Amino acid sequence: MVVYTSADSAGVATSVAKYIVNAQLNALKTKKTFTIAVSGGSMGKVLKAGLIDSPEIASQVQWDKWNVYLSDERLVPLDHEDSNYGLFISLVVDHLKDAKPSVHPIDVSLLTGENGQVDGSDAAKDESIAEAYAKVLPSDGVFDLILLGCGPDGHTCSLFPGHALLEEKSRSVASIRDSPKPPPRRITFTLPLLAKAEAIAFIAEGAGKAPVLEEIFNDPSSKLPCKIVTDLDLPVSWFVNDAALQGTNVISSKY
Ligand SMILES: O=C1O[C@H](COP(=O)(O)O)[C@@H](O)[C@H](O)[C@H]1O
Repeated sequence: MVVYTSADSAGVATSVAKYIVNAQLNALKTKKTFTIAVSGGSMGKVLKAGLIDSPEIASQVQWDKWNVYLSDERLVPLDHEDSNYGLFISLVVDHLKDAKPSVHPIDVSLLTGENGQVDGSDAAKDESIAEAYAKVLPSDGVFDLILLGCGPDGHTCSLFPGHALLEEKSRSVASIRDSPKPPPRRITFTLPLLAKAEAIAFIAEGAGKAPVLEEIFNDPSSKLPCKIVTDLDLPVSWFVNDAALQGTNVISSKY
């Protein structure tokens, strides 16, 4: 694990954007596309600030070669305010003037009942959305880069502390109908899929994240989802601001 710190949000956005561009350039040395997964929550703003608003970095992003997936998604229509896809489109893609990435949403046709309304009655339906999403992922399941957030409770993707999904051994994408953070119905990448990635980068900012980062970085016995992912056998980086690092004794550097 490597922790990169910056004084403020603008610094985090610049650092993580440089890291992403580097991952993109590496991937495009051997392949025609860059395969990346993004998360919801506060991430969209960071990606816009880093990858679009800075002209020097923006000129290096080859958006038309990007295949973008969602590391987790809420089971709501794509234009709903809770949709992680909708967030990425409105905060990032809608601001691109020229080349656009291919962004892969969940199949929302599987979400609705006969009347076209969101139908939450059937758990099998939610699982079929997860299965369908697993089928549109890269065929080998390997992402060049997965960008993750960290909730104040230590959740990442829609993998929550103590949840049975942390024991998943075979599915790449699974549904969850009891997310402690609303909305309750979601799909999420699982640990076996995350473990195949070429690289994972977390973004976490603000004093509100300091207690959970203190546990993740200082407590080797922590069972928090973010800690489990941090300990996977692959390059894992954390991009944080100084406020989020308060109370941790982790050694950090500048990217
Ligand atoms: O519910 C979610 O929360 C996490 C963390 O969000 P953040 O705003 O605290 O960074 C996010 O990574 C995930 O995609 C989202 O569905």
